[in-house]
Amino acid sequence: MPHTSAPSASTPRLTVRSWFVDGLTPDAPPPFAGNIPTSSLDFLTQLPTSGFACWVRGRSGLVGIGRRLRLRARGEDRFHDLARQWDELVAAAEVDDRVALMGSGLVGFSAIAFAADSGVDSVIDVPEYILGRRDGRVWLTHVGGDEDPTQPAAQSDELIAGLQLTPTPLRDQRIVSRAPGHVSPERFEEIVALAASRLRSPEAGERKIVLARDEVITAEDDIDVRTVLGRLNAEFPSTWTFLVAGLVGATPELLIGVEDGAVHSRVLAGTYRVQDDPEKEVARARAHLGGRKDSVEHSYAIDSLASTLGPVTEELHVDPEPHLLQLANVIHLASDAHGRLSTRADGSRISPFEVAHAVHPTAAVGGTPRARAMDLISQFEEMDRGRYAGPVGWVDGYGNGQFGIALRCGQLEERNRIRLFAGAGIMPDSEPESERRETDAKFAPMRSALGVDWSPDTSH
Ligand SMILES: C=C(O[C@@H]1C=C(C(=O)O)C=C[C@H]1O)C(=O)O
Repeated sequence: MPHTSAPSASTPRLTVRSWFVDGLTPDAPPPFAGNIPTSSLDFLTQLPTSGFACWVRGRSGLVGIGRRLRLRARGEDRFHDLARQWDELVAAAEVDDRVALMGSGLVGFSAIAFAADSGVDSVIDVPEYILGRRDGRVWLTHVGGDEDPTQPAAQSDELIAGLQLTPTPLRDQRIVSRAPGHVSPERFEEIVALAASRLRSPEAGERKIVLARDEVITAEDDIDVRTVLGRLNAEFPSTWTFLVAGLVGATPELLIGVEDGAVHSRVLAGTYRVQDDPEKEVARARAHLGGRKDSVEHSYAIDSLASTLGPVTEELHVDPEPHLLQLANVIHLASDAHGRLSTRADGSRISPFEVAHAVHPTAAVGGTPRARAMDLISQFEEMDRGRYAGPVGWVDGYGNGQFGIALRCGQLEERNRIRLFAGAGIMPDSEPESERRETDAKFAPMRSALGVDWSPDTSH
């Protein structure tokens, strides 16, 4: 559906300025005085302990500081509603972008609920400041509100000074409890058994469904998300580390990236649990993932991606064979897809929200066929997934954006409490205990980044 970009009377007129900060003079305010923090840890210590957003992979990405505004949507139309509100905001903004890279100018961080009937808002957060880093260049964006007409004239140094970054050491929280959430491990095994037997029944119309469970980690005092992000970034360098509206994690799966008209996606399905050392277990993982269950499961994910990306892309190319994606805790079957964003007959561009909407939920987090799997999830899973397994990422004002699938993550519910989520693809021959162990392996990154003292059960 094409979006009109005419701003409504209530749309704020943001004043946006982006400029490179990697060549600043020594008299610029810290931390930009000629030496940008060079390590991610160095930079994390500059951030406030809360009130920021992040989308970082390795040394590149975007960090938002403060919040200028939040756009919200719910229900079936949440993707369209967010896209419309975003387009209006972009159309009304006054932008002075001296950087002109993907992710410069106006940027919003977004996290979208998995299910249309979720009681949780889908959001776009627009920060006051955005720090970007890409291809070795570093830039800063300031987003001023329409209440402050003096902003356009402000000097870069004044804007930077307004950031008021005061380094505080990263803290470690003391974890006091790890408790089952709405779906306990025992209940998870029961619903996996029920789902698998349903998939085996001759009249079943579904071939695969993804079921998840949750657990609640409570700390003695505030959780320092900077520490969590720093550990995830260091331990899982190939993942996208994110923090949007309290949803924090490190996903290995890119739902869609739209960059300069190019669309790409990384789909995962099929999981081997690492017992000790992923390097030494590659051959075993290859043998395990070459089995029928995982290769069929993977082919469902590819088919669903190709058929849903098809209508919004041209020249779509999907890897002919999956490759192994090796992480510290699991090894996945992975396939990459590339294409070009289609152009509409009326010349308007397709927004990253629409591309995300087209492919969400993939068979990797929903199932096959999609609509029936979603019905079964709401029937079997006794919880609201919230933003877990939904799209999480960023968009800019030029039609670029990246959305990962929010996996290996948790939602902060209180300053000292976080709900973690993990799921697994259920096939007719799934074994409940093995699927439960797979979810434990998928909880592991967040548990260890939070400092939960817990040794995983590594037996297969
Ligand atoms: C559902 C999750 O992971 C998904 C399910 C996978 C599987 O079943 O093999 C693999 C990767 C993800 O697409 C999760 O991490 O919570």
